[in-house]
Amino acid sequence: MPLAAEPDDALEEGDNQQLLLATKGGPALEGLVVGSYCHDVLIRGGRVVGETLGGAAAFVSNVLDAASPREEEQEAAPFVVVSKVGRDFAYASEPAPARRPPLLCASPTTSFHAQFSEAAASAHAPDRELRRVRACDPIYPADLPDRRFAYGLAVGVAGEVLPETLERMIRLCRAVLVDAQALIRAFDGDGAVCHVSLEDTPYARLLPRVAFLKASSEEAPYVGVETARRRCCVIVTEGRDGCRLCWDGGEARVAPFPAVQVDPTGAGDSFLAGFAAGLLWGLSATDAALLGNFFGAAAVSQVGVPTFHPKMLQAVKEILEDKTTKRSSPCINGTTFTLEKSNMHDELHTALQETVRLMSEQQQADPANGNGGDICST
Ligand SMILES: Nc1ncnc2c1ncn2[C@@H]1O[C@H](COP(=O)(O)OP(=O)(O)O)[C@@H](O)[C@H]1O
Ligand SMILES: O=P([O-])([O-])O[C@@H]1[C@@H](O)[C@H](O)[C@@H](O)[C@H](O)[C@@H]1O
Repeated sequence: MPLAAEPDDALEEGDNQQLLLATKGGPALEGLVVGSYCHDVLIRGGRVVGETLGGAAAFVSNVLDAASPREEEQEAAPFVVVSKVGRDFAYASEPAPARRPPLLCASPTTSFHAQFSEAAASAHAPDRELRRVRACDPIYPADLPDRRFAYGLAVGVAGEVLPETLERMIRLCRAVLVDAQALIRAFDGDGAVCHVSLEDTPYARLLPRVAFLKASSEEAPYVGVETARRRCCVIVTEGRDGCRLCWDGGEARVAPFPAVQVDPTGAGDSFLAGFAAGLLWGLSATDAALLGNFFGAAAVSQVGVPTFHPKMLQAVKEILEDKTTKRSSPCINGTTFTLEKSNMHDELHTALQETVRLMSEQQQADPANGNGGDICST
């Protein structure tokens, strides 16, 4: 079982007490999200079919604000985003960056072109070719706040989370969740995204101090799941087939939720944030992956950063209040993690599935809110 990160002895002991108080029914657990907002250009058949706010920080903030537990008096979910953009950033007024403004740099905002294949995407084949067209400055350890956090999400998309930055996150946060795309992406001369073996990167030595590593099925071969699972819990997401968790001594497959795919961008980011929110609600890792699948499915149903219907969020909150004992989970508070599914896993899946059904009925009844058809395939 992976252990929580060792405390950062550079911080005052009092900080530790503050964190522990926060996990005993005090204010909700504070998180640290590290990764940059970016510009996304969606291209199909040589034509631009969408230009949107992107970057895992955008998709992750969107889901954490929607789904993580918070006290009644708290306006927004308690987490900090450390992100960097250039003066050309075009989405400062969108909810995520407006609520958690990025650091401004002299370099341009990171920009990706996503070329969608004409063939229908399959769960395991890459549904798009990504090209990093511009890259903003990296995020340095000194850019992180000098205080403790209950959890951290390392969610770079363009190499901006440096190994030394991830190491600082590990020292500041009790549990760190990492998206493999922050660790194994490389960019060829034209900026096309390719992957390197995790073992060949300076991040590999940090894996034993990471709690959860999420990889898509396309990224999984570069992570080396059979090796990585001995160091931390690895979650492999498999598009419309849901996901599977692999840890030292066990594994679990977690069922997906139905979705009419419109734009696959941000599915993995939304999954990871939904998973983290599930841990904060006190779910075991396998149960929390249901919430990840739920928000991953919701993400692909819309172009760009999705908006969630308030009735859907209220229904999800009621389900979680009913099925969990909030923030009692050792997954965030303790030094070890509960990984296996609980005896209410299937009940939770059924309840969330019912929410999906109600929302799709709502969308059919209100075509204005409907999907514009899958812009990313024929
Ligand atoms: N077409 C889809 N239908 C239902 N759920 C989906 C679909 N695509 C993605 N998801 C959900 O989102 C999660 C992450 O998607 P995936 O495409 O595997 O990640 P990534 O975006 O990192 O490649 C999946 O595990 C699944 O739960
Ligand atoms: O789709 P996904 O893999 O979850 O995450 C995506 C990144 O892979 C991509 O580089 C970025 O431009 C998108 O905005 C989104 O963050």
